[in-house]
Amino acid sequence: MVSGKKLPLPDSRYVVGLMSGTSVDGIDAAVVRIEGRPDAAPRVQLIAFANTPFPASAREEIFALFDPKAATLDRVGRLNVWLGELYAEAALAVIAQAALRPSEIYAIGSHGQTILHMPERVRTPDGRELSFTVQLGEGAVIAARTGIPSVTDFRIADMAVGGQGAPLVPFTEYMLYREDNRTLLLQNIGGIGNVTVLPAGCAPEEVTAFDTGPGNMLIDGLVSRLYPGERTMDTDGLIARSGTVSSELMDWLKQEAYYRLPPPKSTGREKFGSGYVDLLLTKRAELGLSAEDLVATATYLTAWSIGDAYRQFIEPKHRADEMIVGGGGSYNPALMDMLARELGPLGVAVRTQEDVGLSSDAKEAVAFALLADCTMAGIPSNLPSVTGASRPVVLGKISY
Ligand SMILES: Nc1ncnc2c1ncn2[C@@H]1O[C@H](COP(=O)(O)OP(=O)(O)OP(=O)(O)O)[C@@H](O)[C@H]1O
Ligand SMILES: CC(=O)N[C@H]1[C@@H]2OC[C@@H](O2)[C@@H](O)[C@@H]1O[C@H](C)C(=O)O
Repeated sequence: MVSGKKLPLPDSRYVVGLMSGTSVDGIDAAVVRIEGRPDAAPRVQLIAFANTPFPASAREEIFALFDPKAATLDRVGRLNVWLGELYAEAALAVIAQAALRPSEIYAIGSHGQTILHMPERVRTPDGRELSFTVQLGEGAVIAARTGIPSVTDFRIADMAVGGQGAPLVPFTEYMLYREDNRTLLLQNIGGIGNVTVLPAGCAPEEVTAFDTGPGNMLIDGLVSRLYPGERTMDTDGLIARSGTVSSELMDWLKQEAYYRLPPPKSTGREKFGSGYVDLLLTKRAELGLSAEDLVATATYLTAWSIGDAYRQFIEPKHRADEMIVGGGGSYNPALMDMLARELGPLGVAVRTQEDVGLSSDAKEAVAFALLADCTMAGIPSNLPSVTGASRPVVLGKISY
């Protein structure tokens, strides 16, 4: 949908948000109660939250299809419907946990699984330039299994008007977090790190946001390769804590051109995925680093890239008072300590969503509930200042 009729909204409604992000750790599902228009400081209350891990076979298939050569049409088609089934189950489970019936839910918003995201324009044989994205998790299946209108595939509408299709969460952060007197940074550390800047008293067109670089993606990728079959993440940062950051490797890592690219910009597994992990493992061998040192260095790279993005692109225009960190990375104390050491000296207090009484885990699922609510009401919910789109558009596709 690129423009929509504003439909009448129930004053108070329950909406389910589903998020399955770039880390592929599972499906985050939230039930929220929304009161008021979604684009006019709505009241949003988290009623229930659950994380459902993917079955190992589905997780393996998602990772397999990140390789475009393996992603044959039959496998893509199958995974699209398979994920639709899994999302529907996750939605029904969280609705039951909220002690609600599916008939009481106004809509579901499902982010879907990004398997390929190509925001940079590519040329077609007939000379057109276009960008595209592939999000799996069929809305028709979610709607059929739950009986609830389901909104999916949010990113492509923004790309259709020249945007990067990401990030989309900043619209909801503007609605839910902005303050009149303090400049806030909302840093998400999921697979990728991304920051939203909410200047004190800002208007929507003054919000900026961009991907800072790797979040947990490199840490998870390295840990999975260094401890095969044993671990998929550096739980509580224990491995990083027992290693030493290699300044030699850091000097090399800092050369990556992405960090110097001015926003708006977005990145993903295409840059910091398994190919980059391979490169780091080769560098480890060359430099004779231990597994712990390598994980400590990858952890520091995430903290450094967030600090560097602030110094280069944010601080010159907006000195921030506070950074609120969300996403799984906020549960990694080694990473959080490194981040506080990067930003503390610049006068930015580093806190987590939990520190401010919210939930790091639920934040993105809540965001997709709010984005679906906008779609159902025909309200645009991309921020052109953030995605680079030429205009605001209604996002997503509705399956009734
Ligand atoms: N206790 C913990 N200790 C260390 N790391 C953790 C912990 N809990 C979660 N994580 C990290 O957080 C990751 C999951 O983060 P999250 O759920 O925010 O990612 P995502 O939503 O898939 O990502 P994105 O926002 O990029 O789409 C895990 O893969 C792991 O790296
Ligand atoms: C294409 C894609 O899936 N991008 C994700 C990814 O994960 C973090 C960062 O890169 C962000 O740009 C985006 O997700 C969040 C939910 C967003 O759109 O705001």
